Amino acid sequence: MIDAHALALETSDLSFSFSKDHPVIKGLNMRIPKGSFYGFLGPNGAGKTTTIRLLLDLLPSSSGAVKIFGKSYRNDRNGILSRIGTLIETPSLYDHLTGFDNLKVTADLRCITKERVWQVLEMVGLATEGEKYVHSYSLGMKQRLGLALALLSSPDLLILDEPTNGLDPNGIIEIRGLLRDLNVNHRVTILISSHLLSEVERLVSHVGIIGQGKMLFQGRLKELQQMSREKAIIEIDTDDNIRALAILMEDHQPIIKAAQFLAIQLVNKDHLAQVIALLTGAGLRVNRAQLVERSLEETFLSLIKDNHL
Ligand SMILES: Nc1ncnc2c1ncn2[C@@H]1O[C@H](COP(=O)(O)OP(=O)(O)OP(=O)(O)O)[C@@H](O)[C@H]1O
Repeated sequence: MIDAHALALETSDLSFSFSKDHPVIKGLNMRIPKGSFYGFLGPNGAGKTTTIRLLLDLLPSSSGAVKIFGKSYRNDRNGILSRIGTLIETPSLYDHLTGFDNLKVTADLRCITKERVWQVLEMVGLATEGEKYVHSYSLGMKQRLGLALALLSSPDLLILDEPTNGLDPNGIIEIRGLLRDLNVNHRVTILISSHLLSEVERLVSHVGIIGQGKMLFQGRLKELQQMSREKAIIEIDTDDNIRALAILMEDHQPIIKAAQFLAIQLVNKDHLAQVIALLTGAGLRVNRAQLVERSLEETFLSLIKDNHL
């Protein structure tokens, strides 16, 4: 149980419908610890963008509550928004202005200094490109400028909706490096949404997996990794698989596949050795016996698939 004071963001039974009787977000309880890097994952249409819009008070929630740094929008909307930086898909930029001037427009509105504008340009690696017009920027540079915009007011919480969408591998690596630095060295709590676990796996400390508007898993990445390990299988091949299958069935082993080789659900850490001993004890020769762990991506996909059944 995480102490509520240690949470940057918390929702309680958050629900939302665009039209009557068609809920899109169904009783979401999000817990994002301060200082964490939270991957908000789910397939297309799962409800990530809608949730993010609810978190930013851009939609009226059907029911439930959002608390950011312990406060609700009803009591302290400006206070909350002043602590959040956002990047929702592609940033809105003025193509006919320079990178610097794009930031300056917002900086002037919020009484932020010119020095801070250069500072954030430096942070996102655009200081030397700051005087160039945005229409000459690559997609990756525009995305980094969008991030600079989100960072202008030194937010404590960054909310990013699929920020690497459409970027090439280099652009993705750049954004990843930048976000890791913000999280680790500048202590910014980050929520990043993605439909690909592999895209955020090396960044995040926590994950929330959403499917059809419901939270399917939430916790530390380590817990999801542990779940993957527990779903490991034993693959075994002997000189007589038909007999091996009969022996395993008689022993009530959890067999999940019997084809060119046999596959058994791993139940504990000694299981592999026990199965080998059982078969060799019955006079069979074990040609191959190995543990095959489920990849994290497979665990993610099976969580989503199970929810669709
Ligand atoms: N303005 C809208 N009016 C009606 N339905 C909508 C609207 N916006 C989204 N939806 C529906 O709400 C559901 C959730 O959509 P949402 O965009 O939040 O999903 P998502 O997880 O962000 O998907 P993606 O990864 O494709 O952006 C989908 O079924 C979508 O069709």
